[in-house]
Amino acid sequence: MASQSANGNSLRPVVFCGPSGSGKSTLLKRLMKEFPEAFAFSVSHTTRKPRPGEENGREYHFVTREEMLKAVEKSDFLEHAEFSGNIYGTSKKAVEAVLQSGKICALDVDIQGVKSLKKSNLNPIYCFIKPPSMEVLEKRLKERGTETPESLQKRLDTAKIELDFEKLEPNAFDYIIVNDDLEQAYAKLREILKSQITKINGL
Ligand SMILES: Nc1ncnc2c1ncn2[C@@H]1O[C@H](COP(=O)(O)OP(=O)(O)OP(=O)(O)O)[C@@H](O)[C@H]1O
Repeated sequence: MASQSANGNSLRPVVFCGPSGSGKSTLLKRLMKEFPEAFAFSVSHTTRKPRPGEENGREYHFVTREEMLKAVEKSDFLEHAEFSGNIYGTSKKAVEAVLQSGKICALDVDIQGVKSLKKSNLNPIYCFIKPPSMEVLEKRLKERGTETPESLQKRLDTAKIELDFEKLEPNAFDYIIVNDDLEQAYAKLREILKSQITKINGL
C-alpha cells in the first residue's frame, strides 16, 4: 500500500496512539493547522447512525452492521473496533485515498488498532503520546469537561492498561512523545515528521 509523492519518495502514514486525554487531538490539530497541505485523516466507517449535519463519506462512511461485518470478513479493514455498541474501522481504501491525494495519512488508533496495523503492509510511523503522569491525565480529562464520573473512570482504567503496554513493549512505537509542556511536545512531533513533510511538493 506504499504510495508515491510527486518526487517519488513514499509517504508513510502516521499513527497516533495514547490514552484518552494524552493530547492526540490537540497535537494533530496543530499539525494540520500548520501544514494543511501535508496531512489528512482517512474517512472511517461506522455502523452508528449519522448525526444531524453529518454527511456520508465526509465525517464517516455510514454502513449497516451487516455490510461492515462482510467487509471485515473480506479483510477490507486495516483495523476495526467496537465502541458502545457500534463498530468503527479504517478501511485500506480510505487510507489509500489519502495517500493517492499526495498527503500524509494521520491515524488515531488504540492499542488494538496498533496491533492490527502491525499485521498489515501499511508501514506507518508509530507515535505514542504519553501524559506526564496519571495525575496530570486525570486533571486534563476533568478540565476538558467531556466526561461523566463513570466515563472518566473508564478512560483512566484503560489509560493504565495502555501505559503498561507502552512500558512493556516500547519497541512497538517508533517515537514516544511525553506531552508535558505542549510547545515542547509539538516541537518534538514536528521534528519527527519533518522529513515526511518536506517530501510533499511546495513545503
Ligand atoms: N501539554 C498540555 N498541557 C495542558 N493541557 C493539555 C496539553 N495537551 C492537551 N491538553 C488538554 O488536555 C485535554 C485532552 O487533550 P486531547 O483532547 O487532545 O486528548 P486526546 O488524546 O485527543 O483524547 P481522546 O482520545 O479522548 O480524544 C484537552 O482539554 C487539551 O486542551
